[in-house]
Amino acid sequence: MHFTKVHGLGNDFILVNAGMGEGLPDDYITLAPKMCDRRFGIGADGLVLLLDSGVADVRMRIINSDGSEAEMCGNAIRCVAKYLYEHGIVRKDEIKVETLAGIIVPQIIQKNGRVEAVRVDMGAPRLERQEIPMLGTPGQVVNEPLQVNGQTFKITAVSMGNPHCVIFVPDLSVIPLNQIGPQIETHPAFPRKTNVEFVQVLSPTEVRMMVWERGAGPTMACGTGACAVATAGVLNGLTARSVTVHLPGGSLHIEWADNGRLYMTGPAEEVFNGEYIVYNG
Ligand SMILES: N[C@@H](CCC[C@H](N)C(=O)O)C(=O)O
Repeated sequence: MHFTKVHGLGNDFILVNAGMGEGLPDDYITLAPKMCDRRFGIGADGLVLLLDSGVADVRMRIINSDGSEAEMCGNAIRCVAKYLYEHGIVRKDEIKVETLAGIIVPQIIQKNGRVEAVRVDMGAPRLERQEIPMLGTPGQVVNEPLQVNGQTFKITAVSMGNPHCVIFVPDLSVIPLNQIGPQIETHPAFPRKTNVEFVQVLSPTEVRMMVWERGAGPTMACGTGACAVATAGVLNGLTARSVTVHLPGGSLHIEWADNGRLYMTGPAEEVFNGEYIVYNG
Protein backbone atom coordinates (compact mmCIF):
# COMPACT_ATOMS: atom_id res chain seq x y z
CA MET A 1 0.00 0.00 0.00
CA HIS A 2 1.47 3.33 -1.02
CA PHE A 3 1.48 5.96 1.75
CA THR A 4 2.74 9.46 2.48
CA LYS A 5 3.92 10.44 5.94
CA VAL A 6 2.80 13.91 7.01
CA HIS A 7 2.63 15.95 10.18
CA GLY A 8 1.17 19.15 11.59
CA LEU A 9 3.36 20.39 14.46
CA GLY A 10 4.55 16.85 15.17
CA ASN A 11 1.01 15.40 15.25
CA ASP A 12 1.84 12.80 12.62
CA PHE A 13 -0.22 10.77 10.18
CA ILE A 14 -0.01 8.08 7.54
CA LEU A 15 -1.87 9.40 4.52
CA VAL A 16 -3.35 6.85 2.14
CA ASN A 17 -4.92 8.14 -1.04
CA ALA A 18 -7.55 5.43 -1.16
CA GLY A 19 -9.99 7.02 -3.59
CA MET A 20 -7.46 7.49 -6.38
CA GLY A 21 -6.93 3.89 -7.36
CA GLU A 22 -4.82 2.61 -4.45
CA GLY A 23 -5.97 -0.77 -3.24
CA LEU A 24 -7.30 -0.40 0.31
CA PRO A 25 -7.92 -3.43 2.49
CA ASP A 26 -11.35 -3.39 4.14
CA ASP A 27 -9.93 -4.04 7.59
CA TYR A 28 -8.15 -0.69 8.02
CA ILE A 29 -9.52 -0.49 11.57
CA THR A 30 -7.27 -3.42 12.49
CA LEU A 31 -4.56 -2.24 10.12
CA ALA A 32 -4.34 1.28 11.62
CA PRO A 33 -2.80 0.23 14.98
CA LYS A 34 -0.24 -1.92 13.12
CA MET A 35 0.72 0.83 10.68
CA CYS A 36 0.81 3.45 13.46
CA ASP A 37 3.00 1.34 15.76
CA ARG A 38 6.28 3.23 16.26
CA ARG A 39 8.43 0.08 16.48
CA PHE A 40 6.65 -2.56 14.42
CA GLY A 41 5.06 -0.23 11.86
CA ILE A 42 5.54 3.14 10.18
CA GLY A 43 4.70 5.07 13.35
CA ALA A 44 2.01 7.74 13.59
CA ASP A 45 -0.76 9.18 15.74
CA GLY A 46 -3.32 8.19 13.13
CA LEU A 47 -4.15 6.84 9.70
CA VAL A 48 -5.79 9.31 7.31
CA LEU A 49 -7.73 7.97 4.35
CA LEU A 50 -8.55 10.13 1.34
CA LEU A 51 -11.63 8.94 -0.51
CA ASP A 52 -13.83 10.16 -3.33
CA SER A 53 -16.71 12.36 -2.24
CA GLY A 54 -20.08 13.06 -3.82
CA VAL A 55 -20.47 16.41 -2.01
CA ALA A 56 -16.96 17.86 -1.64
CA ASP A 57 -13.55 17.78 -3.37
CA VAL A 58 -12.50 14.84 -1.21
CA ARG A 59 -13.60 12.80 1.79
CA MET A 60 -11.26 12.39 4.75
CA ARG A 61 -11.48 9.62 7.32
CA ILE A 62 -9.23 9.65 10.36
CA ILE A 63 -8.49 6.46 12.28
CA ASN A 64 -6.69 6.95 15.61
CA SER A 65 -3.65 4.81 16.41
CA ASP A 66 -5.85 2.54 18.59
CA GLY A 67 -8.17 1.79 15.63
CA SER A 68 -11.07 4.04 16.71
CA GLU A 69 -12.49 6.44 14.14
CA ALA A 70 -12.61 10.19 14.91
CA GLU A 71 -15.05 12.69 13.42
CA MET A 72 -12.42 15.33 12.62
CA CYS A 73 -8.75 16.16 12.91
CA GLY A 74 -7.48 19.73 12.62
CA ASN A 75 -3.82 18.96 12.03
CA ALA A 76 -4.56 16.20 9.52
CA ILE A 77 -6.86 18.40 7.46
CA ARG A 78 -4.10 21.00 6.98
CA CYS A 79 -1.79 18.21 5.79
CA VAL A 80 -4.49 16.87 3.47
CA ALA A 81 -5.07 20.30 1.93
CA LYS A 82 -1.36 20.86 1.31
CA TYR A 83 -0.94 17.34 -0.11
CA LEU A 84 -3.90 17.72 -2.50
CA TYR A 85 -2.69 21.13 -3.63
CA GLU A 86 1.01 20.34 -4.06
CA HIS A 87 0.39 17.04 -5.86
CA GLY A 88 -1.99 18.80 -8.25
CA ILE A 89 -4.92 16.60 -7.19
CA VAL A 90 -7.09 19.55 -6.15
CA ARG A 91 -5.45 22.74 -7.40
CA LYS A 92 -7.81 25.16 -5.62
CA ASP A 93 -7.00 27.76 -2.97
CA GLU A 94 -10.04 26.61 -1.00
CA ILE A 95 -10.64 22.88 -0.79
CA LYS A 96 -13.87 21.31 0.44
CA VAL A 97 -13.26 18.26 2.61
CA GLU A 98 -16.09 15.97 3.69
CA THR A 99 -15.62 14.67 7.24
CA LEU A 100 -17.84 13.04 9.87
CA ALA A 101 -18.06 16.55 11.40
CA GLY A 102 -19.43 18.02 8.15
CA ILE A 103 -17.73 19.79 5.26
CA ILE A 104 -14.60 21.61 6.42
CA VAL A 105 -12.84 24.15 4.19
CA PRO A 106 -9.06 24.59 4.38
CA GLN A 107 -7.51 27.54 2.53
CA ILE A 108 -4.01 27.41 1.07
CA ILE A 109 -1.77 30.33 2.08
CA GLN A 110 1.22 30.83 -0.21
CA LYS A 111 4.42 32.81 0.07
CA ASN A 112 7.01 33.02 -2.72
CA GLY A 113 5.21 30.26 -4.63
CA ARG A 114 5.26 27.81 -1.71
CA VAL A 115 2.49 26.68 0.64
CA GLU A 116 3.47 28.51 3.79
CA ALA A 117 0.46 27.65 5.96
CA VAL A 118 -3.10 26.44 5.82
CA ARG A 119 -6.00 28.39 7.29
CA VAL A 120 -9.00 26.23 8.08
CA ASP A 121 -12.61 27.26 8.57
CA MET A 122 -13.31 24.80 11.37
CA GLY A 123 -16.99 25.73 11.69
CA ALA A 124 -18.79 26.76 14.86
CA PRO A 125 -18.06 25.01 18.15
CA ARG A 126 -20.90 22.90 19.57
CA LEU A 127 -21.50 23.65 23.19
CA GLU A 128 -24.69 21.94 24.33
CA ARG A 129 -23.97 19.03 26.67
CA GLN A 130 -25.68 16.44 24.47
CA GLU A 131 -23.65 17.64 21.46
CA ILE A 132 -20.31 16.89 23.19
CA PRO A 133 -21.71 14.28 24.05
CA MET A 134 -21.74 14.36 27.85
CA LEU A 135 -24.18 12.94 30.38
CA GLY A 136 -26.17 15.25 32.67
CA THR A 137 -28.80 17.95 32.54
CA PRO A 138 -29.03 20.04 29.33
CA GLY A 139 -27.03 23.27 29.02
CA GLN A 140 -23.43 24.29 28.41
CA VAL A 141 -20.60 22.75 30.41
CA VAL A 142 -18.50 25.73 31.50
CA ASN A 143 -16.17 25.54 34.50
CA GLU A 144 -18.16 22.62 35.87
CA PRO A 145 -16.71 20.29 38.53
CA LEU A 146 -15.85 16.75 37.41
CA GLN A 147 -14.84 14.12 39.98
CA VAL A 148 -11.98 11.94 38.79
CA ASN A 149 -10.72 9.30 41.21
CA GLY A 150 -11.17 11.54 44.25
CA GLN A 151 -9.86 14.69 42.54
CA THR A 152 -12.06 17.55 41.32
CA PHE A 153 -11.33 19.26 38.00
CA LYS A 154 -13.18 22.32 36.69
CA ILE A 155 -13.95 21.40 33.09
CA THR A 156 -15.32 23.16 30.01
CA ALA A 157 -16.64 20.85 27.30
CA VAL A 158 -16.52 21.76 23.61
CA SER A 159 -17.26 19.71 20.50
CA MET A 160 -15.47 20.47 17.26
CA GLY A 161 -17.28 17.52 15.78
CA ASN A 162 -15.14 15.49 18.20
CA PRO A 163 -15.33 15.85 22.00
CA HIS A 164 -12.93 17.96 24.08
CA CYS A 165 -12.64 18.45 27.84
CA VAL A 166 -10.67 21.64 28.60
CA ILE A 167 -9.14 22.28 32.03
CA PHE A 168 -7.40 25.56 32.95
CA VAL A 169 -4.56 25.20 35.44
CA PRO A 170 -2.14 27.70 37.00
CA ASP A 171 0.96 25.63 36.15
CA LEU A 172 1.14 23.03 33.35
CA SER A 173 4.48 21.65 34.52
CA VAL A 174 2.96 19.93 37.56
CA ILE A 175 0.20 18.08 35.67
CA PRO A 176 0.75 14.29 35.42
CA LEU A 177 -0.83 14.08 31.93
CA ASN A 178 -0.12 10.37 31.40
CA GLN A 179 -1.93 9.52 34.61
CA ILE A 180 -4.94 11.88 34.52
CA GLY A 181 -5.38 12.00 30.73
CA PRO A 182 -6.63 8.43 30.31
CA GLN A 183 -8.82 8.68 33.42
CA ILE A 184 -10.71 11.64 31.96
CA GLU A 185 -10.67 10.20 28.40
CA THR A 186 -12.63 7.18 29.64
CA HIS A 187 -14.69 8.94 32.34
CA PRO A 188 -18.29 7.64 32.33
CA ALA A 189 -19.59 11.23 31.88
CA PHE A 190 -18.33 11.03 28.26
CA PRO A 191 -20.18 8.21 26.49
CA ARG A 192 -17.98 8.52 23.37
CA LYS A 193 -14.85 9.21 25.43
CA THR A 194 -13.07 12.55 25.10
CA ASN A 195 -9.88 14.37 24.19
CA VAL A 196 -8.38 16.14 27.21
CA GLU A 197 -6.59 19.52 27.18
CA PHE A 198 -4.78 21.12 30.10
CA VAL A 199 -4.17 24.84 29.56
CA GLN A 200 -2.13 27.57 31.20
CA VAL A 201 -3.13 31.12 30.28
CA LEU A 202 -0.04 33.27 29.64
CA SER A 203 -1.91 36.42 28.61
CA PRO A 204 -5.31 37.20 27.06
CA THR A 205 -3.84 36.40 23.62
CA GLU A 206 -1.48 33.55 24.46
CA VAL A 207 -1.95 30.17 26.09
CA ARG A 208 0.11 27.02 26.48
CA MET A 209 -1.59 23.62 26.34
CA MET A 210 -0.87 19.93 26.41
CA VAL A 211 -3.19 17.28 25.15
CA TRP A 212 -4.15 13.70 25.84
CA GLU A 213 -5.94 12.53 22.71
CA ARG A 214 -8.78 10.08 22.63
CA GLY A 215 -7.49 6.94 20.94
CA ALA A 216 -3.92 8.21 20.58
CA GLY A 217 -2.62 9.33 24.02
CA PRO A 218 -0.27 12.29 24.44
CA THR A 219 0.47 14.00 21.11
CA MET A 220 2.62 16.96 20.10
CA ALA A 221 -0.38 18.99 18.94
CA CYS A 222 -4.12 18.88 18.36
CA GLY A 223 -5.89 21.29 15.99
CA THR A 224 -9.44 20.61 17.11
CA GLY A 225 -8.10 20.72 20.68
CA ALA A 226 -6.56 24.17 20.13
CA CYS A 227 -9.94 25.38 18.77
CA ALA A 228 -11.70 23.93 21.83
CA VAL A 229 -9.18 25.66 24.10
CA ALA A 230 -9.70 29.03 22.35
CA THR A 231 -13.47 28.62 22.72
CA ALA A 232 -13.20 27.63 26.37
CA GLY A 233 -10.92 30.61 27.06
CA VAL A 234 -13.59 33.02 25.81
CA LEU A 235 -16.44 31.20 27.61
CA ASN A 236 -14.50 31.44 30.89
CA GLY A 237 -13.56 35.11 30.33
CA LEU A 238 -9.86 34.24 30.29
CA THR A 239 -8.79 35.01 26.72
CA ALA A 240 -9.60 37.20 23.74
CA ARG A 241 -11.28 35.82 20.59
CA SER A 242 -7.96 35.74 18.77
CA VAL A 243 -5.29 33.69 20.49
CA THR A 244 -1.95 31.97 19.89
CA VAL A 245 -1.94 28.44 21.27
CA HIS A 246 1.47 27.00 22.10
CA LEU A 247 1.65 23.21 21.98
CA PRO A 248 4.61 20.85 22.51
CA GLY A 249 5.14 20.70 18.71
CA GLY A 250 4.72 24.41 17.95
CA SER A 251 2.06 27.09 17.74
CA LEU A 252 -1.34 27.55 16.10
CA HIS A 253 -3.28 30.73 15.66
CA ILE A 254 -6.99 30.44 16.45
CA GLU A 255 -9.64 33.07 15.88
CA TRP A 256 -13.25 32.75 17.05
CA ALA A 257 -14.72 35.19 14.55
CA ASP A 258 -17.83 37.31 15.02
CA ASN A 259 -19.68 35.02 12.59
CA GLY A 260 -19.38 32.30 15.25
CA ARG A 261 -16.89 30.20 13.28
CA LEU A 262 -13.38 29.21 14.32
CA TYR A 263 -10.41 29.75 12.00
CA MET A 264 -7.22 27.80 12.63
CA THR A 265 -3.94 28.73 10.94
CA GLY A 266 -0.83 26.59 11.06
CA PRO A 267 1.79 24.67 9.10
CA ALA A 268 1.69 21.25 7.46
CA GLU A 269 4.61 19.09 6.31
CA GLU A 270 5.07 16.12 4.02
CA VAL A 271 7.98 14.02 5.28
CA PHE A 272 8.37 10.89 3.15
CA ASN A 273 6.65 8.38 0.90
CA GLY A 274 6.75 4.61 1.16
CA GLU A 275 5.17 1.23 0.55
CA TYR A 276 3.57 -0.63 3.48
CA ILE A 277 3.45 -4.39 3.12
CA VAL A 278 0.03 -5.83 4.01
CA TYR A 279 0.21 -9.51 4.89
CA ASN A 280 -3.00 -11.46 4.50
CA GLY A 281 -3.47 -13.91 7.35
N1 LIG B 1 -5.04 15.40 16.49
C1 LIG B 1 -6.28 15.74 15.97
C2 LIG B 1 -7.49 15.06 16.55
C3 LIG B 1 -7.51 13.58 16.17
C4 LIG B 1 -8.76 12.86 16.63
C5 LIG B 1 -8.86 12.70 18.11
N2 LIG B 1 -7.86 11.83 18.65
C6 LIG B 1 -10.25 12.16 18.45
O1 LIG B 1 -10.41 10.93 18.65
O2 LIG B 1 -11.18 12.95 18.50
C7 LIG B 1 -6.43 17.21 15.70
O3 LIG B 1 -5.42 17.82 15.31
O4 LIG B 1 -7.53 17.76 15.76
